[in-house]
Amino acid sequence: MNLLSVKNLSKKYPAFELKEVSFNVKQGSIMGFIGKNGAGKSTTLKAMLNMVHPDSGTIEMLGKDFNQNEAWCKQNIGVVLGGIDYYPKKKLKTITKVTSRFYEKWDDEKYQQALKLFELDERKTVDQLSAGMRVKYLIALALSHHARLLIFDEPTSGLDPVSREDLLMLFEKLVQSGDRSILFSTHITSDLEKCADTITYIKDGTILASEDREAFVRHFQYLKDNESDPELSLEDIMVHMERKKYDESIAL
Ligand SMILES: Nc1ncnc2c1ncn2[C@@H]1O[C@H](COP(=O)(O)OP(=O)(O)OP(=O)(O)O)[C@@H](O)[C@H]1O
Repeated sequence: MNLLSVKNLSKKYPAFELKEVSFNVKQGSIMGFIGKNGAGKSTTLKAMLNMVHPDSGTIEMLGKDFNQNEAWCKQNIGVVLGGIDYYPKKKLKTITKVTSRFYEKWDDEKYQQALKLFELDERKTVDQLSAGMRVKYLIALALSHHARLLIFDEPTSGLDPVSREDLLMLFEKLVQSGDRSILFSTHITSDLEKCADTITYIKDGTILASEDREAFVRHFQYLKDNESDPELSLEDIMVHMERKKYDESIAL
């Protein structure tokens, strides 16, 4: 069963187009969403969630049509897109109080566990948190209402290596029961080597591939310069794929 199904999602900006994006996130799995700067990762996530209005496409979350069941879906998913920079002087405690009112299944015990895990002090104000602490706080909120689908935009990018490793281990633990799924975008391909079951790769608004990690890696071995070269890693695959463009532009 898929906890998320994105079909033909399109969005046109004056200088960028998201083109018929389709992929599925299976129940109990972690999907890594990769692509270079400006490839369309955040636009995909925002358009899926109606945070920017898509031109077309259908989204199913937890078996329901997102557009027809938006309020229900939002109760049952956890999302971290962007920061909390607009409340710099607010204490975490205050933001949590407001957030918790929105969720029918808010679980204060889970929230306290997450705060402890991330070593966060909710008496602090947002501007007293480091960039990594802000991300951790948003993730703590997203984990506190029994969400079955978690959607994170670059959750590991501001974290130190130890916190990153901890978060990835937590991701694995979260999906272990088989009920939940995680979709997260990242530039740090080594994160995906550690925990992603499937990988979706977007380039210039088009999905190039969306498959199990091993199949994904096999799929792109044709990019090797020589047959005898060692297997390309995820990072090598992205660099080879994107470098082609620079080579072409240099040739112009
Ligand atoms: N509100 C907007 N209006 C016009 N163009 C936009 C808007 N938001 C994003 N874009 C454009 O859409 C393209 C894709 O941006 P997007 O933020 O989705 O990329 P991304 O893959 O998330 O990049 P990054 O890895 O740098 O975060 C970019 O060319 C960007 O300029």
